[in-house]
Amino acid sequence: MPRDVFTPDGARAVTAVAPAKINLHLGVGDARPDGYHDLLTVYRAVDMWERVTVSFVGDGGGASGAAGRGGASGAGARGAGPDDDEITVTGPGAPQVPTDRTNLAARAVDLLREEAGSDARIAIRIHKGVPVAGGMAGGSADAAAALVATDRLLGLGLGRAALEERAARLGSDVPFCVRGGTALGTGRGEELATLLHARAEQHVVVALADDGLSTPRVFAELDRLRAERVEPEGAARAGAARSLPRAGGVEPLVEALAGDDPAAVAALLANDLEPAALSLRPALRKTLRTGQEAGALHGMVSGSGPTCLFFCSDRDHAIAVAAEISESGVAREVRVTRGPVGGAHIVSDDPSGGAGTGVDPTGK
Ligand SMILES: C[C@](O)(CO)[C@H](O)COP(=O)(O)OP(=O)(O)OC[C@H]1O[C@@H](n2ccc(N)nc2=O)[C@H](O)[C@@H]1O
Ligand SMILES: Nc1ncnc2c1ncn2[C@@H]1O[C@H](COP(=O)(O)OP(=O)(O)OP(=O)(O)O)[C@@H](O)[C@H]1O
Repeated sequence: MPRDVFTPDGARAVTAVAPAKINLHLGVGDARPDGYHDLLTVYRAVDMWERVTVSFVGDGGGASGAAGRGGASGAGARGAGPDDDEITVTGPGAPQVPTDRTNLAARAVDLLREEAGSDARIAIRIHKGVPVAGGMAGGSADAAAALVATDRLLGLGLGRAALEERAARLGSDVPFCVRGGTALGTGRGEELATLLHARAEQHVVVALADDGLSTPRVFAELDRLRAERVEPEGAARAGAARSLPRAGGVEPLVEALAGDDPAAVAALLANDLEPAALSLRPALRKTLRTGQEAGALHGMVSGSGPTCLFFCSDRDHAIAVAAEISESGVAREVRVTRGPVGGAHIVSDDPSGGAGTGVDPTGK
């Protein structure tokens, strides 16, 4: 990890990373009056990371507002306001990511800056390591990393619980990207309970698709399919419409996660959004079939898709499955990852220019 502690003009910079998530269980309830759906989910953080660096623009705006404690030396650029912030995005899919104030990392910075009563100008640099609009919470991870980094830059000193509360205001997946590990998610996904015993390493093949899928669109498609009470391929005959299956309870999965048997875990994975993602993107059926034929223990769509996940027994197995999927040409890119890993954390912040914090990114 590069230790870009100072920007070229010498202003202090803080870099944080946050992980992608997968949902080992994603049970979706009916639409609520506020437009969200109640979820029962088992989140797991995996070893793919977004990296966000925040720094004062100019010669050290850290002197502004409540930023004094962590700020760089110098007079500071004051009063310019959030509109003047610079947002740069690099890495795969960067052109699809907004660089205005709708960017989730920018929204995170705005939230904490307002809380700090600061008018410092803050530059935001995002490096994408998670697919954009891929159902792995890439934007949410940006928000999580930005919260952790900005908290440090502005010297707010919010604890993890307070950061998770701010995170929930930015998006349903953001609190989990702050926390990491393996956790039960309820509410709209923002209420978390860590599953401490679920530590056995899991190896997963990640098959990326060409274009993203919009999360609200996938939820809306699920509502539509449920209302129609037909299977996504429309195969049901008139009068014989079947309701879509719904994921059941999570207890058997939670129990299996306490053990060390990848096949037992794989047999209990579920995603209620999968029929909706397949309905919007039928080509994913072929991807799932290819992974099954390659010998994966289980294949499924990741969250709202279109990324597909293939669960394997160990790393060698995952590498073999990944090679076959890659060769078949069904995916834009194939990666091997593992989980659980830890949540958002600082990787670089040292005004003295020495070593970083030394936090183990696996969170172990
Ligand atoms: C599909 C998942 O990734 C599973 O973890 C999440 O539920 C989505 O989380 P997210 O991308 O952080 O979603 P948000 O930014 O909070 O919401 C985006 C949109 O997704 C839909 N949405 C999201 C979460 C939820 N529990 N019910 C929903 O219906 C809503 O249309 C909402 O307007
Ligand atoms: N920092 C950001 N990074 C990526 N996308 C962002 C960001 N801020 C806003 N967006 C917008 O949000 C949309 C969703 O992107 P994201 O990568 O978070 O999807 P996702 O991984 O499918 O999300 P989730 O799994 O949480 O539903 C994109 O179309 C993008 O335009």
